[in-house]
Amino acid sequence: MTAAVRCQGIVQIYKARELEVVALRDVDLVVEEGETVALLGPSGAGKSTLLWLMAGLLRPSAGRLWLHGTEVSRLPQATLDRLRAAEIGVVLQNPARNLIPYATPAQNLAFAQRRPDRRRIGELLERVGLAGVRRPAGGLSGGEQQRLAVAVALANRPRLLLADEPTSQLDLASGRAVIELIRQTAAEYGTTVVAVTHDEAVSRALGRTVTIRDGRVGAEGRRGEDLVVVGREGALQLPPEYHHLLPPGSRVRVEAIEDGVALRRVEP
Ligand SMILES: Nc1ncnc2c1ncn2[C@@H]1O[C@H](COP(=O)(O)OP(=O)(O)OP(=O)(O)O)[C@@H](O)[C@H]1O
Repeated sequence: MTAAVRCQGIVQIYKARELEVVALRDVDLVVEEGETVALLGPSGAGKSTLLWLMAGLLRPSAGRLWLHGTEVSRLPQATLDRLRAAEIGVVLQNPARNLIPYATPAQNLAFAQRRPDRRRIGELLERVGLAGVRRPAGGLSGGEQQRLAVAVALANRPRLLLADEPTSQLDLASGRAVIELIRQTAAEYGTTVVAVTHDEAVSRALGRTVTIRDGRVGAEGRRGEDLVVVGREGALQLPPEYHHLLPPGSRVRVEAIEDGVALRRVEP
C-alpha cells in the first residue's frame, strides 16, 4: 500500500536576516493511509514546520517528501496547489487564516467545496455548532472560527487532513465535538489525519503519537506506550523524565544486553 505521507531525511532551514534556524534535521516518518497521528513535542520543536511541509506550503531545504506516492518536494507550485485543493484539508494555527472573513460560515464551506454538496455543508455546520449562524466569519469568536476552520478543511472529504492545534481555543465541550468530528470523518471516509496538538484528548483520540524534539522524531507511541526512536547514525533522544539521570554532557558507557543496550553514567 502507498503511504499517505513519506518523509525521508527532511531538513528545514529558515533564513532570518544573517541567522539560519534549523527547524528540522533529518526527519524520517511514514504515515500510512487511514492512520490518525498526533504530532507532539515542546514549543519550537518543529511540529508546525513539518505540517506546513506536508501541506506543500513550504519546500524542504533538503530531503524528500511523498504524498500518496507523488514526490511533492519536486512538483511545480501550480501542480502542488492543485493537489492540495483536491486531496488535502488544512487547518492552520491562526483559524482566521483559513477563512474568508466577509463570507458566512455556509459560504465559507461552499467556497471550499469542489463539487457543491449542500447536505454536507448542513451536516458539518451542525456538527461544529454553527448551524443557523449567518454572521460573516470575520465577526465570529476565536473558538467559532476554529470550529469553522475544521469544518472548511473537511468540506471536500479530503484524503489527508493536516491540522495545527485544532482545539487550542475551544472549551471542553466544543473541543470534544471537534475531536469527534475528525475521528468520525477518519473512520467513515478513511481520511488520514496528522494533527499538531498539546491536547491530551486529541492525542488519545488519534491513537498514534509522534513526538518531535529538537527537529527530529524523538519518540513514537501507540496505544499509550511511548517508544524512543533510534535516528540516523544511532541518534537517541532521552525523554525528559530521564534527563536528571543523564544530564547534558554526561559520559555514558554503552553496554550490550540481550535485546538492546544499557546506558550507564560514568563519573568523570
Ligand atoms: N518563518 C520563520 N522564520 C524563522 N524561523 C522560524 C520560522 N518559523 C519557525 N521558525 C523557527 O523554527 C523552529 C521550529 O518552529 P515551529 O513553529 O515549527 O515549532 P513548533 O514545534 O510548531 O512550536 P509551537 O508548539 O510553539 O508552535 C523554531 O525555532 C522557530 O522559532
